[in-house]
Amino acid sequence: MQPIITYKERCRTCYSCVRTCPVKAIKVDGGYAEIIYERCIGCGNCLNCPQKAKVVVDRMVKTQELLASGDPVVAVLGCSFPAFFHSYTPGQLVAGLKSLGFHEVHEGAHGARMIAPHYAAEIAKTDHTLISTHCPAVVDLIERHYPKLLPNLMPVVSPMLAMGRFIKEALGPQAKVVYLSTCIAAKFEIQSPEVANFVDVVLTYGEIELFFRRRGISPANLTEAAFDGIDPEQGRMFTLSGGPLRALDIATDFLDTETVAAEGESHSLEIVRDLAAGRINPRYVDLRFCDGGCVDGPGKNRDLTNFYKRNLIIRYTNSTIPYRTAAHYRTAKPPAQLSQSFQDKSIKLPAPKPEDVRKILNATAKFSQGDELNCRACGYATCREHAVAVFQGLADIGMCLPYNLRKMEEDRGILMQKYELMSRELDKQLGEDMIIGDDRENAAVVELIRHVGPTPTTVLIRGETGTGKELTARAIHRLSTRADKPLVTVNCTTLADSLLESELFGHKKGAFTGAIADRKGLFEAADGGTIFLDEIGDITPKLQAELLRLLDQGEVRPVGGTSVKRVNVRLIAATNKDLEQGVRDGWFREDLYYRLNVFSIDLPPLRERTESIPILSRHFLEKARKKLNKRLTGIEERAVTAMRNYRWPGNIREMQNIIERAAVLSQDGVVRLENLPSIFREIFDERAGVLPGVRRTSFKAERETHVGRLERNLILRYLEEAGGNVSKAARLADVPRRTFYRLLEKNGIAVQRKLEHAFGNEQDGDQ
Ligand SMILES: Nc1ncnc2c1ncn2[C@@H]1O[C@H](COP(=O)(O)OP(=O)(O)OP(=O)(O)O)[C@@H](O)[C@H]1O
Repeated sequence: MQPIITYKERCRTCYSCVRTCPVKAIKVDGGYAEIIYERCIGCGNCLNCPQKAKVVVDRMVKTQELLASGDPVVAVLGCSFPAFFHSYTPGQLVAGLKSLGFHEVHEGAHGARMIAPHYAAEIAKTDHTLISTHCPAVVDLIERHYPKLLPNLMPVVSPMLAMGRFIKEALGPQAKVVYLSTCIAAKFEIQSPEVANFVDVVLTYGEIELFFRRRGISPANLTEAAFDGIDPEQGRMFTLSGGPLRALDIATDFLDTETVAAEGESHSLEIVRDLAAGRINPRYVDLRFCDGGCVDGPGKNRDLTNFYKRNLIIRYTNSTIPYRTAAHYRTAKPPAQLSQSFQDKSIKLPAPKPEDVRKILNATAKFSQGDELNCRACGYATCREHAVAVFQGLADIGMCLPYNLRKMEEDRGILMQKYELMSRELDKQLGEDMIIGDDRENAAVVELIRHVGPTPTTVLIRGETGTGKELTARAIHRLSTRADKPLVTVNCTTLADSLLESELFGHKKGAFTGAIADRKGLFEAADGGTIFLDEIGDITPKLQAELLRLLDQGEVRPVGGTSVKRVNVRLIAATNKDLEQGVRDGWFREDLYYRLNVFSIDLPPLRERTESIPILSRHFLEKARKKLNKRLTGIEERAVTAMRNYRWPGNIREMQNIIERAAVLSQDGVVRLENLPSIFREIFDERAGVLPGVRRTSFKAERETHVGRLERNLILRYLEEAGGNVSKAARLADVPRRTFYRLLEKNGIAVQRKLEHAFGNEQDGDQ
């Protein structure tokens, strides 16, 4: 198993690992970010995952198995250990490790002492740059990403491997070596068989602490024990900045350009790039990939600063450290074989051509330099880097946040439109599209529909909200010669202006950010049939001009396009706005007004056709019966009387909703006065002359009743004058819209529009 794994279910694709991985060894695929081990250098940056989706695989079980095997198991403490285990003495740490079952405890710094002469010899005999190989992340960086520098790697093993060889040569191959360190890259290093033969397990200091806790061992309470290996002396400096040079006996001074010693990701990468480019040419380069060197590796102690850790190590090197070097080491020589060769492990990723990158950028709506925000939300420094990664199979197009946000907004508009169409379709199915009414006005409207239906004439339907404008449009289409062709309905207020234009006329690829392909508009979709533009009074002047062109020439021009397309569409428009006033005030084009107002049908408000209330109420009860699947037998006469005396600001839609609500409340299958909102009861009582009873109460109560009624009638009058539009009514009444809504609520007046069902709901959709 690899030393770092990803818990897929925890990965929330925040791309923090993509952002921090210095060698782009993270691949985003199938909704989670995984490590590409062939590219990984084991630096452990991805372990800073905010969701803890990347974790180090626990090697404690393996260690426990070794300890239980009966073979001698030796713990080797990496040079940085004093900066981690600082709350007890080194001797107590040794005692703790022995309590866990380790046979011997060594300092890994002795490994640095052992390789020092080999470093010196190589530098003396080589005339090209040599790069240190004690940091496994640096070795991996060169083997996997800069193979050109392979001849420059110091052909000497790491201190860890030197220790492994030394211990196994002294104790025999049955001995096991467990190396303790802050280094995650070392866990990767022992995956190569060459190293695995000599170091069996690498544990982080954190894992050892956990081990102590699980076994109930508290080293601070133990009596000190002595180290078993060989005192490394100067080797202890190895972990500090500049320390390796001293530990490896390499003489240098600050102004020396022959020797370069650096630590940290950015310095290491810069130096390696400079070397690969031939910009610098020192004799020896000492690199450690982690900031602060080995004291600050991924398994570091997070509570302490680097300076403090440095002090701890210097204090440690200057202290007396208990040693009782075991007999078998006193005469032991460093292993004869401390050389190592390195391999080219790089994998070539395909290089995209400029047109490949452009294509990918276009797919995320980036058509010009200005569209490339380089926001880094995807984890890549630039949009181009992301596009290259997409080409190489490392990244997903869906990682681009600004593109996703725009797309979501666009999808939301389209979904709203679809939702509206579906809900109309449902209405149609339940109501069978019948125009109900036995009043004179209704008969006149039906007559007009019969006449205009079969012609190609443009029709303008006018009427307050909920009076049946869309129902009328459908009836006209049904009677036309186009009945077998589509009727496309567009609610001009649902979509944002820019979207509406592209919805209606279509757009060309690249016309605006988000236009990733050519798209047909609704006029083209309605070709041969009818388009119904509801709320035509709400469209912008620009759209009015386009519409006028279309009506005059029968051609649509997609947004961003230069050529036009001929379409054969019949237009039906509807509005509850006063277009004549619009022409006078300048917000509606006069020429368009005349093009639309060829044949106008005015739908009367329900309060002017109260004779139809009984038949309409029976019709809506039947609809409710089908929809609710409930036994409903009729409507009580008292309820019908009250409804005939109500003002119906929301017109027929309001009535339909009120009856459906009453049908839900009905307990015996009959819709009764009590099932209607309370206002109907008041209206009924008033008509039935119940007021004398009220008069028998106090003056205050009677006054409230009268004032209340007066207030209610006033509100209804304003609403009526405003054609059911609440904002307009509030303006007429000269009260803030919010106050007007409160008054509506207080007086139980329901103003309802499409998609709103709850009686007394204070929305009316107009803003
Ligand atoms: N004469 C009628 N007979 C039967 N049902 C009707 C009648 N008039 C309207 N309706 C019903 O009332 C509801 C509202 O009608 P419609 O959507 O056509 O009104 P509208 O005037 O287009 O409303 P808006 O101005 O809010 O868009 C629909 O369910 C419709 O079926």
